[in-house]
Amino acid sequence: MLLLLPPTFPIPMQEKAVHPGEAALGLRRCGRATAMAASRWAKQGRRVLLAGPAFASAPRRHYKKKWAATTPRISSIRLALQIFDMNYGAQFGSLWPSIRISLLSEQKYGALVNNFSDVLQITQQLEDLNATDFIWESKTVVQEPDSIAQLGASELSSASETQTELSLQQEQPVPSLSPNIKCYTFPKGDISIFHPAKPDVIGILGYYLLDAASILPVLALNIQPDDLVLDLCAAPGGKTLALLQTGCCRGLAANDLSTSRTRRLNDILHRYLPQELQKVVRVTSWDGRKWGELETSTFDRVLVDVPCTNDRHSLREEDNNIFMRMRKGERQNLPRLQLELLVAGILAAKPGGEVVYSTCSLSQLQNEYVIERAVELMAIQYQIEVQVEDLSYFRKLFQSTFSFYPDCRLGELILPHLTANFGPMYFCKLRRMS
Ligand SMILES: C[S@@+](CC[C@H](N)C(=O)[O-])C[C@H]1O[C@@H](n2cnc3c(N)ncnc32)[C@H](O)[C@@H]1O
Repeated sequence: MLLLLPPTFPIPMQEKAVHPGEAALGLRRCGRATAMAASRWAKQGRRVLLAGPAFASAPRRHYKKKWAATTPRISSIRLALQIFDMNYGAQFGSLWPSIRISLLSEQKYGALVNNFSDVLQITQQLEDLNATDFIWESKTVVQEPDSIAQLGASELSSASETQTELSLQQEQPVPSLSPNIKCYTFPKGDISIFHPAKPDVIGILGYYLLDAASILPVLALNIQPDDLVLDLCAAPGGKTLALLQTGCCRGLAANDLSTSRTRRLNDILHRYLPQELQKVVRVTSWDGRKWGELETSTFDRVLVDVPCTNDRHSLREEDNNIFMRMRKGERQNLPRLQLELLVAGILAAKPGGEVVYSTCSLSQLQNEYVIERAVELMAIQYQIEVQVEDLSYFRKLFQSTFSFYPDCRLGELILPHLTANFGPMYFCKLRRMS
């Protein structure tokens, strides 16, 4: 039995106020939570009355000050922050304090327009809020004429007006981006928020709120008309939805190991897509690591958006946090799982096919290291050559919306910044050569 007493309460014989270590030890048999509570209260100088058989035989004195059970447990969020301070402090140097405070501040969202709803009404509604389509805006920076040919019909007229101006500004040809995707954001420094979308007359939602940086891996995938696409870790489905907005997928396999998350994915597809388009998507719940054996050399494009430390989430939510003690093994195993998923994704791509790997972590071990190991492994184990494609033009195209880390060697990394609090988002593009 455990009682919390006021400081002046008289304590009867055989029942006593205890040292924190004693409280924890005596009460361990009563259950861990009770022992922890007793220990915590005793440490705070509150008096704890312990009674009953569980405490009867507890030793009374001479405890080591640092008894393992009495070491204060730190929350998963705090542990995550400690680990980030140690690792990212070394990795990013003087940039870390700014990234840190941004990660701890309110995240910014983007509104991915649902092309299967009333687009004109939705875009007008978003523009009335003073939000702009950052993808459309990038086309006024530098654009290859070819990619203008891929725009949706509604955009063609305005695109041709700007084409002359664009060719004048053009310095180097810029590879094309996945077409037709529209994502609205508020300008840098504007911290307004979007309200959740409401269903239109036929019950379809007009936009999907997500971290706007997560559109970049989809743009990098550069979906072309009639492509067969695999989204290996798809749930809850923000990127799947973006892939479908291109209107180019001949078929889309959307997979996620977690059945509960796959249900969320199905729910999103129902809320955003007309029925006939839902048939284009094949939803499965398989272990993505096996995909290379299941459907090898099949897809034109593969998105491998792997599970990761999800840095922003890990500093916000205790619930299901990857830094929970009981998930330590899982956390340490992440780079291996990520590597296996990426290798499976490359094997599932056709020779000549393109694969984009992405995480929402700043960790080098989960980002560039995984890419390096995958390229090596593909060569040694499968005699398949894989080339890393240059995505540095993304910095130029999207510099007015996102803050890019300038020192990535293989992919691109979006850094959270107080004026543009998106990301983190790492993405790297690979081409299977043989
Ligand atoms: C970063 S999330 C994907 C987010 C999703 N692409 C989106 O944009 O909404 C990573 C996902 O990988 C899934 N996952 C974990 N291990 C997997 C595996 N072995 N095979 C397939 N999916 C896996 C998780 O359930 C999780 O939903």
